[in-house]
Amino acid sequence: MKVLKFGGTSVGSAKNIQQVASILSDYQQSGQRVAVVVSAMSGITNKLIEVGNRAASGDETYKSLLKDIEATHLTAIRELIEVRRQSKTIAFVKLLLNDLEDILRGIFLLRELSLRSLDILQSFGERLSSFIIAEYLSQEGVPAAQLDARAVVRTNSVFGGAKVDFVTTNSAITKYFAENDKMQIITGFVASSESGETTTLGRGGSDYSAAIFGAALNAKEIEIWTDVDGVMTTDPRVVPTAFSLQQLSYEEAMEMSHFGAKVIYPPTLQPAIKKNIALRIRNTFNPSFPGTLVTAKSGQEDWPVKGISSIKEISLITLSGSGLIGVPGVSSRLFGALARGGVSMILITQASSEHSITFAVAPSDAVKGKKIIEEEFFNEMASGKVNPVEVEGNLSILAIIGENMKERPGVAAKLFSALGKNGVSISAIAQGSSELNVSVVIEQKHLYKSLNALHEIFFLSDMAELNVFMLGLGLIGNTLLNQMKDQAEYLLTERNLRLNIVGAANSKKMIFNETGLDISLSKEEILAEGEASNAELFVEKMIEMNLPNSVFVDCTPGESAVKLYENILLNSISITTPNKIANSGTLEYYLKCQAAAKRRGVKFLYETNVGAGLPVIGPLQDLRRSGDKIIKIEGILSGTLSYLFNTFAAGMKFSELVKQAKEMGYTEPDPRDDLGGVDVARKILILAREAGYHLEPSDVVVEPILPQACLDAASVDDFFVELEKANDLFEKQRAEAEAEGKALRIVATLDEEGKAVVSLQAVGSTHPFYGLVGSDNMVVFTSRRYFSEPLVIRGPGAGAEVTAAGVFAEIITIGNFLIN
Ligand SMILES: NC(=O)c1ccc[n+]([C@@H]2O[C@H](COP(=O)([O-])OP(=O)(O)OC[C@H]3O[C@@H](n4cnc5c(N)ncnc54)[C@H](O)[C@@H]3O)[C@@H](O)[C@H]2O)c1
Ligand SMILES: N[C@@H](CCO)C(=O)O
Ligand code: NA
Repeated sequence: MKVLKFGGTSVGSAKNIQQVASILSDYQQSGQRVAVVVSAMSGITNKLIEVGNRAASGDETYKSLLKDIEATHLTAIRELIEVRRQSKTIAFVKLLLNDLEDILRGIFLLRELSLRSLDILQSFGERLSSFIIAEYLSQEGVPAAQLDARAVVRTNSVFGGAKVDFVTTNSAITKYFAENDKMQIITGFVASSESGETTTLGRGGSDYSAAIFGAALNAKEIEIWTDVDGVMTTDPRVVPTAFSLQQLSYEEAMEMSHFGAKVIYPPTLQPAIKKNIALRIRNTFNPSFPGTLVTAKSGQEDWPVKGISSIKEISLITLSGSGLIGVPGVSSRLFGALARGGVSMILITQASSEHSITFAVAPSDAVKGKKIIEEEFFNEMASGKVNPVEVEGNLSILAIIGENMKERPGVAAKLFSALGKNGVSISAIAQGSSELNVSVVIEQKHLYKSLNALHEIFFLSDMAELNVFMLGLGLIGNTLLNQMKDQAEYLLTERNLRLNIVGAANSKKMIFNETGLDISLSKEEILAEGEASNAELFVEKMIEMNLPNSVFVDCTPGESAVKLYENILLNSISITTPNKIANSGTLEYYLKCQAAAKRRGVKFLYETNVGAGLPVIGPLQDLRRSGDKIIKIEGILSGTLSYLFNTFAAGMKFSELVKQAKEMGYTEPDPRDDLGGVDVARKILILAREAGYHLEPSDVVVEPILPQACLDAASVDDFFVELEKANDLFEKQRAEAEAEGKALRIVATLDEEGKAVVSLQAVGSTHPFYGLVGSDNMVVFTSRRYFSEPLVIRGPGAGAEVTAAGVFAEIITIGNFLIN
């Protein structure tokens, strides 16, 4: 024997009842005996309470509400029952409804609605639904009969939540089922007292009925049929990747339901749990889903965490002071007073110093709770032994639940590290020694992000998702986008990493999509539906979205986004950028960004600031971290200048070469940044800072390379006009160097005194800089360890592909950091 229970939604309309009937018909055909407990049609119980309240307050509109209740049932009958059988069914229902009307008239005349009358009123919901379902089943060839549970379930006379007399009830049920072999469609929730009065079983009543029948009948299993696919790992409305659990234990189910997973309410299932009867949560609207099995065992041993639950709104109350230390009875007084005042505590923590006790309550209890404590500890507060009560609001509780975390190290560490990396600070922690649940209190605004991050860490270990915000879709940004497009499939299948571009913008338009933009489109198509953009708006929106595992990628030139880095980092969003401005602006801002990243434990990466994709900054940081001391840095740090002077030969026009370099993607958006030495100055400044020298931009000496007129030109086009006039000058310098067997190079140096200089030098044929080709950069580190033979890094130091690839690599680095 199995007991099946169908909730209100499952029997909420003719169509749904047909669905239920088809499930029951399958059972009948399989020859398996089932007893079926049903709820009232959805919404009916509330309407019955409302109609009673209206009648009791003398509100005549109770009559129209009654008509409404009647119509719901009659409509269902007309849709379900064949015309020739309708009159019998309707006649029965009309009789019931007439009774209901009489009772309501009584309530209306007496202006009184007792708990006893309320129980009678409510019983009509299940009495009507069970009758209609039984009739429909019989018509469809499934021999079925209504069982009004008042005939067998005996309770005391506490109306509104009566206590079951199990001895009488169990024998009545077994007797009844021994004598009736049709499929019984049982009214959930209702029962009767010894004197035959109608009673109800309180909250979760139909589940309770199912448990009572299941226990009495020694059922093999109780199936709770609802409208979702069983118990899920977490709330699917908050975490779209939530999925259904195969199995969990009674205790786990209890913990989950306590924290708001509303599928079952285990306290009502106690009679069945006591007898170790398996529960299975199934979906009426998806019968092929095999259900979530709930038994004494947790199952799925390799899952330390089975679910993540939360309570969205709570307040924390803290009682503290020296008067609490080592004084027995303080907590008893505290909890006693709160209990007397009807304030329920959701979570409690006390550190072993005993200096403070913190507990969580529903926000609606916060003010009351504070007042109760102030009264209870009035004397201690007056004498200063106890501090004023602290109340904090806008908080949430989040809990990981699972029996298998018992004695398994590292589970809590995972919880805390995931929250930490996402910039979520924890206000309070509680874990019972049963190790079934670790609860943390966090700011409410981080709940969404936290649930998603934790779900990923605990349930999608083979799949991680990185949320990428891309500002700037010019040469570098667009190249990066294309690289990500090409690589997306590989990352997903081979590295289990999904790159979600959740925001993208250029200087005109920006667009956001929490589930990820379609990057198979061109950037124009991606931005087509976008709104007006600027860096501030973009960052504001990004922070507001507060997504887990977020990365900000700044591929803009200039300062507008750079100003926002500190705030971005302080909001726990990691950054990778080829933009050099933040690190080569004021020392104060450079240090601020470094500090913000450190403080929040997020990444601020900018390897492409020097040498584009070449590893320069990383190795330099490694040298310093491992205790080496940098003595000297020499470098060809401009891809553009390298290209120009490597290619410049007799008969060429210098200005034409600059145009080529621009076309090849080597130059800055304004090539004067390269030719004027500004770009190289920025790079040597960044290297100097990474080497430990606190330099300001003005400390870098740049020997002039370009004539003043070029620098003064109003636009990039005007600049090229001026540059043409300087062609002869460059040719003269080149020819002079060539005559001496030398080549021109713009060299940046940092010496041991921390002096940084950028200058045009003619280097001889034995010098390492002499033989460079193309856009090659070369950086030479002389350090204590690399002393007689310096460390040399050489390779293409500019260009869209190599730069974008460097940024891409950093995105993956950040992903690995966040997700593991
Ligand atoms: N070219 C290289 O080899 C190289 C190497 C290393 C670093 N970089 C750096 O890469 C960055 C990007 O260079 P690029 O050549 O792609 O520039 P670009 O001019 O081609 O593109 C810049 C993009 O940023 C957008 N933008 C500018 N200001 C914006 C704002 N305030 N808000 C939103 N979007 C804005 C523009 O619309 C455009 O989409 C620069 O900081 C540059 O120094 C380039
Ligand atoms: N414009 C830069 C790009 C690389 O930072 C260069 O030419 O080196
Ligand atoms: Na680099």
